[in-house]
Amino acid sequence: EAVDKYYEDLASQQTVKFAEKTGTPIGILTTSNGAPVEYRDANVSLNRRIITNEFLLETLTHLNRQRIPERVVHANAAGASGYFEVTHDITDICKAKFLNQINKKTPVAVRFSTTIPNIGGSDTTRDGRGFAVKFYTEDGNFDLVGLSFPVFSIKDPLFFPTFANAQGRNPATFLTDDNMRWDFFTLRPEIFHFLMYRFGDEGIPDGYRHMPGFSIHTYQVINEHGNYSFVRFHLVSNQGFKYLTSAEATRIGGLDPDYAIRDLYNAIANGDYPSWQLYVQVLSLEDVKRADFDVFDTTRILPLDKYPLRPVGQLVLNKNPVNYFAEVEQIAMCPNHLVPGILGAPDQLFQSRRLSYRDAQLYRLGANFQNIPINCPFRSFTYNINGLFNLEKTDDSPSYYPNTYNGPVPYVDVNKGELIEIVQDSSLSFDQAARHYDNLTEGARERLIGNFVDSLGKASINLQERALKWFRLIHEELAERVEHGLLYNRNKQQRSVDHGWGYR
Ligand code: HEM
Repeated sequence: EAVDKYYEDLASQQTVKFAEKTGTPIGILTTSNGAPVEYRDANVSLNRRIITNEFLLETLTHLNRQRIPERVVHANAAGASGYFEVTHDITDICKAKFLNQINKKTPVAVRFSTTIPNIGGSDTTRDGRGFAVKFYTEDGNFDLVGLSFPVFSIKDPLFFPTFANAQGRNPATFLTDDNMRWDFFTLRPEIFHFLMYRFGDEGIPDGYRHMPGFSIHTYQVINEHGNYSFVRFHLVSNQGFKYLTSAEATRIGGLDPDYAIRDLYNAIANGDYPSWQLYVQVLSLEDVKRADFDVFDTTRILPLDKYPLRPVGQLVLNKNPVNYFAEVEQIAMCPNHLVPGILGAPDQLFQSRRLSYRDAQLYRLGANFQNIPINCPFRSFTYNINGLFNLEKTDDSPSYYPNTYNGPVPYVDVNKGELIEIVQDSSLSFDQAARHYDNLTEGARERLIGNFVDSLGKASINLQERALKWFRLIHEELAERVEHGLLYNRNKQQRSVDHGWGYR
């Protein structure tokens, strides 16, 4: 089945299409220094002096330098580019130039990712998905670095690094470890709202085209009169939401771990361009002050009945990467990439992300990562000079500021705005987790419980008991059914063990 499909799909025919497109070889083989290379037969380097074979030396040493550090989270990904088109006027709340006119189009690059697997890992794993969009606007790049779930796991940034470690590999066994996970989950119970999505149907979307995207953070925006509003961004798939059950995901991922990368590539190659409608939930400063909960809490949703969705525009992906490494691996999505009109979010988690991503990208891609073509804004005039692979500042303009010799000058934004100061306390979103469960169909409840039992059943009994304590506080029925599933599995194991002994 899988083999038949590969012969048909455009992703697996990429090299054949390239040959058809070019007709003849694209040039004479050279070293990277431009010297023509002789490569007549397989024996060309035997009985010759290796040290004079520039081609061999170069390819051997270059091979060893192909890898750069993979992202510490969200390493496994697909990407594409396209455009964003404004469909509705929101200039009353936000003065960002790329949003200031209906039908205005802005180029975008998008990177979709799983969170936990390493690069090349399975696309059908149960996990939150990254949905990161880079808008190349006339005022610089705006990166909306969101997730496929409307809530995040934690509110306090202090726990992010160890949250990543707890979900990652056990340092001794190099295996992902359900004891580590459930230990962390049950010690930070605000995560249970997030778990309702992770273990629910949202936990394995059917490819990236069928999933939504959420900013999660409540961003602060400003209009041209200097008035603040607060928005949560939602990207709703025009392909609809589709998920895979755990059993389907195991089968599909076994046949093709790159299922979601292939699906996105083929859809775009076939001209079936995926698109999303961008919406915002809008709050005024008064709404923020009046709300009876922290509207900046990343573990909570903002109720849609209270803060309805307001349409903004369409995101369309119509171009596959020409080179994956150049356009997807090297892209630097950063919550710190903001444009006038969008101030970022005032919560502590967001503030921490502003540091973390920049640091990650300096480490992964080097001091001049903004010079890599996929990261370049339309224009930039900085006083940053030199550094490894500096491609930006190669002219003779002044290297210091202030100066009287026509170096770039700052502009004045009269309504720049300042992020508001907020006070945050610890979070507990059990009420929303309970409401989430109440709203599920019976089928969705059964799948959710089955997935909880599968994962929790692999953790030790004391962690199962600790988790059940939290489940009981969230929802009696949910707790009962998870407990029943765990006991049933334990009894089953017991029975098979008894059977084994009896037999012996
Ligand atoms: C304190 C909290 C967080 C920290 C410290 C953090 C840190 C990181 C780091 C270091 C990366 C790798 C960046 C790179 O190497 O380019 C990353 C990637 C990512 N994070 Fe976070 N993260 C946090 C919370 C979140 C939240 C709340 C979201 C969603 C709203 C999110 C979504 C993503 C996505 C989508 C990527 C992949 C970006 C890409 O496609 O290149 N993260 N995160």
